[in-house]
Amino acid sequence: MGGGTLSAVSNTFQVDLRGIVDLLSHHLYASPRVYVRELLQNAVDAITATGDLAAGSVTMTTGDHGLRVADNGIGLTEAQVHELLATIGRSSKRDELGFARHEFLGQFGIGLLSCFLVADEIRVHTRRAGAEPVLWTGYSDGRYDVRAGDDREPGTTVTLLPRRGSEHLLSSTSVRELAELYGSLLPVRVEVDGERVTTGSVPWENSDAALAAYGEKVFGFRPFDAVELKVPEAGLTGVAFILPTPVNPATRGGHRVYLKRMLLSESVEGLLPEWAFFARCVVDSTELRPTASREALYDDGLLADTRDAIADQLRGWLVRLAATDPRKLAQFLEVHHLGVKALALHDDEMLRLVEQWFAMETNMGRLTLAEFRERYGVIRYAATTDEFRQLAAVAAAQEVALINGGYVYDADLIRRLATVDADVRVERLEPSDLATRFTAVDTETELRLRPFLTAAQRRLDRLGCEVQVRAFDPATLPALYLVSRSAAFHEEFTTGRDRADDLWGGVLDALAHTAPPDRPQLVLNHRNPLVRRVTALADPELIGLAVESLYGQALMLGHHPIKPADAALLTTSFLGLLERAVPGEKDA
Ligand SMILES: Nc1ncnc2c1ncn2[C@@H]1O[C@H](COP(=O)(O)OP(=O)(O)OP(=O)(O)O)[C@@H](O)[C@H]1O
Repeated sequence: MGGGTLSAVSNTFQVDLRGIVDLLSHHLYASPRVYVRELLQNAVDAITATGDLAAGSVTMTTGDHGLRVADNGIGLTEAQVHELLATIGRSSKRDELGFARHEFLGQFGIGLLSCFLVADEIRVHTRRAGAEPVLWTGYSDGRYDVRAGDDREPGTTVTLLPRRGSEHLLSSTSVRELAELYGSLLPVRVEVDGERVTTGSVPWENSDAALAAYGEKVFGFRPFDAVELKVPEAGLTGVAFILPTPVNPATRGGHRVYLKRMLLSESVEGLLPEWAFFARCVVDSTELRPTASREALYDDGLLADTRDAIADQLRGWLVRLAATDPRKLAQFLEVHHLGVKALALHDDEMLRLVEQWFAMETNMGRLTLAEFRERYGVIRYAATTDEFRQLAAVAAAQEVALINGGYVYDADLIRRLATVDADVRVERLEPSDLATRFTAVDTETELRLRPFLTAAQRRLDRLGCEVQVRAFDPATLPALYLVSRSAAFHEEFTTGRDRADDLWGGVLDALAHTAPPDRPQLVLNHRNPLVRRVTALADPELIGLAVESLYGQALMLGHHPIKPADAALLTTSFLGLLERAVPGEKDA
């Protein structure tokens, strides 16, 4: 038989209310202000239980007596008071299996405790139709008593006696502000000190103008547009306000979420996909679930599906705009191109949108990719802004249209366009590619230029730069500084060597040896009249000064960085030329 003296007894956990209140105030709820939400929630649930929301009303009154919250809801019998109010975690809003009953806001059976965050004493004066009125009084140290209450209409009045230091949270101003914040959309009438705080409708049922004004009030910006949202599985309706100014995609702007018309939070995250950073939403849902603290959404499959559905609706809005109001779409893209482009990297529809409507920088003016393709066939682009700057003018002079792919995502988008559409031809242009388009000067001229080239090269050797003479357009451009990225230019050398006769070939060989393929090139334009005159100079000193100035000018034209040695050289060559240009005292 049984061994020890202790017989098996079934016990229940004991709860220390002070410990629970501490837990709630410091760990569950972010702020004691939530007590207003919990009181409103209980009142609305009690009215819901009567089955007549339209006749429901909640009256909040502040004053020396504390805060009084009266509802004409279903009320409680004495037995229910003992069972529900006096048992932490017991709720009338769960079914026999413990699941939250759908029509109610509450479910956990702890909400009333949040009132102890601001009150030392809570009185609940209640009457169920056909039963006797009851007065329950609970104290923050865990005691409560129940006695017969004064007669009253069916319903419940909860009175909070403020805790010392919390009086401000129960003042008329605070209560009105909090009731409006949490409860303005509630489907029952709520008054604070005689003033109604409920609007009776949700903002997205109002006119466009009123909706825009609402957006401005809650988010502080005049929306660019308002997109209606509807996700039936989540019982969700609402509106996405489109920001009128660019935002950093990394800043998380929260959304205002209501659950069954009660504010959950003004800064809910995870409702939209990351790319939709240009939208701020206000939504109400009957099916999404709150976390126990009622400050965030429970991250479940339904939330994930809802996020996808909202993403589809925002994408649909953009596509619709393209069809009905392209000018507005262009405006939108001007402001939010970063987000849309980020999306277009993995979304074909967005990619088409960018192709059709987003104007990129080209050396022929701003053009969309679609326009560019129609005019020039091949989508030719420079992969960085630096390369674009070096190439733009020269390419244009040779009627080569070029896109600056250097802005965030642009080059990637251009390349992606070619992978999704077999008709699109894409080509990256590098400075060295351009050099291969230049025409070599004829052999006779090459020979004639030899002394000049030797003098010029000697002068630029210390800058690690190689001098070339080629013929190219525009003729107005005397020199071009090219940073070769590949061996393309080197190859040109080799083909040039094959074509050249022995004498010139020897020069090319010598240059090729001293010049690894990635040495920068100063290409002088033989079509430029000034360059022709420079190459015909006999005075080596003057040749040096002229080549150095051409080098400096080409650096600046191509937006290349000016190193200290370059700056020094610019100064000396400029002064040297000036010296020669201005007649000396002797001459004068
Ligand atoms: N104003 C009221 N009218 C009628 N019954 C009420 C009222 N306030 C509270 N109750 C009863 O007291 C119970 C406990 O309320 P409490 O606020 O602690 O939890 P809850 O609303 O059930 O759930 P939650 O913790 O999610 O808010 C409720 O389930 C409800 O039956």
